Amino acid sequence: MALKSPVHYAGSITSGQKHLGCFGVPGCDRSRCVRCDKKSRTCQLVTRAISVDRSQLDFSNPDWKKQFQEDFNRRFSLPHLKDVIDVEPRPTTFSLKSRAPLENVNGSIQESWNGYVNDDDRALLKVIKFASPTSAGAYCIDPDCSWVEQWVHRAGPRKQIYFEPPYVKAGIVTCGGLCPGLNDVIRQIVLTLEKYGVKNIVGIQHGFRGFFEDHLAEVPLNRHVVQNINLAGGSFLGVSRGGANISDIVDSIQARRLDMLFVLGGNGTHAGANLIHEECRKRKLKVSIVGVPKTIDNDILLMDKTFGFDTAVEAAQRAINSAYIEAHSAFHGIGLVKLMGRSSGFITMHASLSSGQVDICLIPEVPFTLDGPHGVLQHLEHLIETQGFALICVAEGAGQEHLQQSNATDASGNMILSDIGVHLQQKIKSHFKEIGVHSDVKYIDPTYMVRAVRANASDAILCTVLGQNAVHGAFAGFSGITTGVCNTHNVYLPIPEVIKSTRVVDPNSRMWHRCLTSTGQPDFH
Ligand SMILES: Nc1ncnc2c1ncn2[C@@H]1O[C@H](COP(=O)(O)OP(=O)(O)OP(=O)(O)O)[C@@H](O)[C@H]1O
Ligand SMILES: O=P(O)(O)OC[C@H]1O[C@](O)(CO)[C@@H](O)[C@@H]1O
Ligand SMILES: [Mg+2]
Repeated sequence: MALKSPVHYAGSITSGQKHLGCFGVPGCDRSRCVRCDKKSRTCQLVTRAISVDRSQLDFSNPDWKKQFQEDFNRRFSLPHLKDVIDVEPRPTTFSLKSRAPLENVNGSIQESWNGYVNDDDRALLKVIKFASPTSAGAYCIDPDCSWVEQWVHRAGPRKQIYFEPPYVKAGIVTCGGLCPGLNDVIRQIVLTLEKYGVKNIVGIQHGFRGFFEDHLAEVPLNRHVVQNINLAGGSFLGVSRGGANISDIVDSIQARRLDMLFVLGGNGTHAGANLIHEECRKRKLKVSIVGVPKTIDNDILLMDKTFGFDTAVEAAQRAINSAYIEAHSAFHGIGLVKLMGRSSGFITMHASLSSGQVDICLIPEVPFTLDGPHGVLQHLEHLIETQGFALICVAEGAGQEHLQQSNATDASGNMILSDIGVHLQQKIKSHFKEIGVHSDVKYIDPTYMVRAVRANASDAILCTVLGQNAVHGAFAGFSGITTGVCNTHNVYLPIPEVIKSTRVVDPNSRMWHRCLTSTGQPDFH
């Protein structure tokens, strides 16, 4: 049974909380909706990690849970090379014990010493039992919010591998925008591959373009080459957007005789990686395609967080603090900081929470009005009147409905957004001029300064874990998978499950509620 599309029980609103500008929109009332589609003005529920078409589940059937779980297990099973080609496993060459050769060690001691992960090990994807669909952040499969165990595959080294390391050629490519930690991941992939005994490791330059642009030569990688690359931000291999011709890329993979490809990137990159995996399957190639989610926006489904996000939140503090100092010191100062986040407001929400200085936090998931008695400008007047200054933190994708859209896209097809920061700055200036109140607006856009820094300590550890697990996944024979942290545990997930939609801030989540509590901002509609 194939189940699709979002659950419709998710995301009721707690009483007293106004409904994000969707009141009166069909299907969207005070108690049933968490998100309003800005273009169509129809109420949409934030897509949760798990999606099922409830029309295909009959909850009166006592077996519905079993059906759900069977479907879940099918969707989350990991594609393996042996699904399409004849491949035999061999004992792994990955060993933490370096002084004694593998053959000399008793099997079970060797296994526990090396900490192998059993193929049947699983981690729980969801750990909260919601008593009601109206609980903050609730996602439910059925109207009673029944508890259904959802297990996903644990990441880590296996006892059996599907490649002969001395004959393996492995490639690494970094796509999309920059993100703190890319070099840490590249480095760990190389170190771990070498640990297995791989000698032939290459970097593909500037994303998918490196596969077919002749002047972009392969970069030979080894422990020596990557030793210090984590000390700098950016990508040692370069990045790019666009240029993902799947057939050409797979031709190039064949011509280069790659056995493994590690693809570091966000949603778009993972969509590309999955198509590459499918094309390799179609051609019956023994090539493992493994993704490592790279998104500073933290917008990949199912994962606790992606690498670079923590660092970005930390780096944003400097801008927020500077804006605060400027606003606080000026007469009627208004500080305005724009942070990244095309469609997800995680950086802006976390940076606002972290700084504690932000009065107004605006994210793409929560529409707002500027004018009128409940608008942002009215609240700014109130802040100037009562505390003498104000600080706004806005995500780049917020409030796009207030701006003229160009419909232009970047090379990857991502919509080029209009600048909400500049728009807000102008609106605030003209509003205060109109009402004859002095204001001093200081606008800071630290976008690329935030993104170009090296990973902080916590992200460096996350990168290390992800890089190592990506290599273990490839050697285990999986392909079309990605790796991440779910409920603090490291797991492998089939790529299609993490790119079903963009992960966004749930306005009914405790985190957004905490942010509102911290800023003290009212509903802007
Ligand atoms: N749906 C898709 N199918 C195949 N390839 C894609 C798809 N979307 C994007 N790509 C390719 O993936 C690469 C990266 O895409 P994109 O620029 O959207 O970055 P991303 O991986 O989403 O990361 P970021 O978080 O920086 O936006 C590009 O080379 C692009 O052409
Ligand atoms: O200017 P670039 O390189 O296209 O990247 C900008 C985009 O990258 C992201 O940080 C995602 O990587 C978005 O938040 C942002 O819109
Ligand atoms: Mg993208």
